[in-house]
Amino acid sequence: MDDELFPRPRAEIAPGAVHVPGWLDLAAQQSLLAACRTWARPPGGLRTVRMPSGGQMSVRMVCLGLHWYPYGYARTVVDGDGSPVKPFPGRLGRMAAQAVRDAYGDERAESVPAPDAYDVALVNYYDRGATMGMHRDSDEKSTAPVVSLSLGDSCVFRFGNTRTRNRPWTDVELRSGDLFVFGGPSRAAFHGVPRTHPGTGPAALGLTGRLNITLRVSGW
Ligand SMILES: O=C(O)CCC(=O)C(=O)O
Ligand SMILES: [Fe+2]
Repeated sequence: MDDELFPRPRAEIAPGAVHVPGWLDLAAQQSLLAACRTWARPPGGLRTVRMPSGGQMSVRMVCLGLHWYPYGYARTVVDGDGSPVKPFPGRLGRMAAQAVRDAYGDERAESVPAPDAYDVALVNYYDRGATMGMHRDSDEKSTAPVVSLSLGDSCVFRFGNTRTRNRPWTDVELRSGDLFVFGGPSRAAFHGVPRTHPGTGPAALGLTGRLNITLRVSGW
């Protein structure tokens, strides 16, 4: 943010895992939030995800492009109202490619997928108390970097290792407007959100809770 006394630097948390604080300015966050509100509406809107184990995720989710369910992708909301999944907007694909370019810099330009390669968005809504356990994003058939954008309340984003869901890990604070990209050797790293900080989002955004949007290349 412009008014930050000590600007937060871009940081490579692990090889291929890069945090870019403040990547989206307030206007871009507002525009993305307005779009999320539209996507969240039925049919095929925000839903509670039930796990095969019988539990349910505390985040609520809506998908664009392809519908993610535990554990795979489908063209309709197979575990919800059955409607077709909403289209993946081209502008999100262009944002994703730009995000990877900005995170990786020119020296890794060859690892930036084409803007039309990105075809899936998972939009997660964290109400007060919602968390996400340590997991890998492993249902994609592509190894292209995952692009994560955060809006609203800040959170603890736990970025672990590729072998186990346990330590070593690094806790990163993700705030509204932050970008996090994980690809290359970190594409299959375990990660999760052990907590959010309710009430910490920018007042001018007008969002209660936290939204996270991951942009992915499905390879499906
Ligand atoms: O909310 C976040 O920052 C992470 C979301 C995530 O890991 C996922 O959607 O797979
Ligand atoms: Fe994930």
